[in-house]
Amino acid sequence: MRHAALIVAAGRGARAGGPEPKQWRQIAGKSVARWTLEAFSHLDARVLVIHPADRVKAEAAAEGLDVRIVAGGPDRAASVRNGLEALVAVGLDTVLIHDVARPCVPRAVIDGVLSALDTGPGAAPALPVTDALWRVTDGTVAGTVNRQGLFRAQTPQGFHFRAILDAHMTHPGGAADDVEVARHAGLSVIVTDGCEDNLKITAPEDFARAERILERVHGHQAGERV
Ligand SMILES: Nc1ccn([C@@H]2O[C@H](COP(=O)(O)OP(=O)(O)OP(=O)(O)O)[C@@H](O)[C@H]2O)c(=O)n1
Ligand SMILES: C[C@](O)(CO)[C@H](O)COP(=O)(O)O
Repeated sequence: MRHAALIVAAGRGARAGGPEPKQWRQIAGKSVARWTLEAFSHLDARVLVIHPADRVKAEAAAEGLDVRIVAGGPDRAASVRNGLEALVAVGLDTVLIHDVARPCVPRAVIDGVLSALDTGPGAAPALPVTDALWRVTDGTVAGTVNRQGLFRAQTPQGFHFRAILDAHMTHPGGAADDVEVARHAGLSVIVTDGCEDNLKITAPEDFARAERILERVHGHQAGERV
């Protein structure tokens, strides 16, 4: 079986702020994108989907790794589609679609998705909602939402390659994630174990949390050149 990672990295990181998009920020001695690419270095192929303005930074992040770099689109789904089209010639069985903004993804989460793809066309990690859920209007609780059966989706979201390619080609666009695209095409998606370490760097405070996780797991001191 041939597996590839499709890393979506064409966003601008507006919510994270800072002088550059979050995926190029250095944490624990490497860029966010470098950590993410290295998490998938054991797969057969990798594609990094970037904003065209970021090519120099992307090439630096991919240095020494076998990574295809392609231009993204106006939203996440369009970027995924561009990445899938770039992988058609590779001859893949599966593809794992992952946010570059999740650099702490544990190997066990990746392996769980790969294993589940032996039994179905789609698999994705998630964590059950464990807090009460409110609907809020103007800063006031306007209602409560039953959390039963609700999960917090993570990535990588994995699929049989041809199935997700066809699903994206027939989807109208704008999906929040690839499970939404897959289900629109009638594909079943197995839920695998997520991990609290697999956070998506979204807000400014997420960088420090991600750095602590990376230092704990990889043993680097912050800022150490590696
Ligand atoms: N046109 C886009 C928009 C987003 N993404 C990617 O989709 C992932 C999840 O999106 P998000 O966390 O929202 O990243 P940004 O869009 O960069 O963040 P923001 O919404 O704060 O600008 C990120 O890895 C981001 O790079 C992408 O590849 N192409
Ligand atoms: C794909 C995702 O990470 C699953 O939780 C999430 O939908 C990305 O959301 P964002 O607003 O594009 O960061």
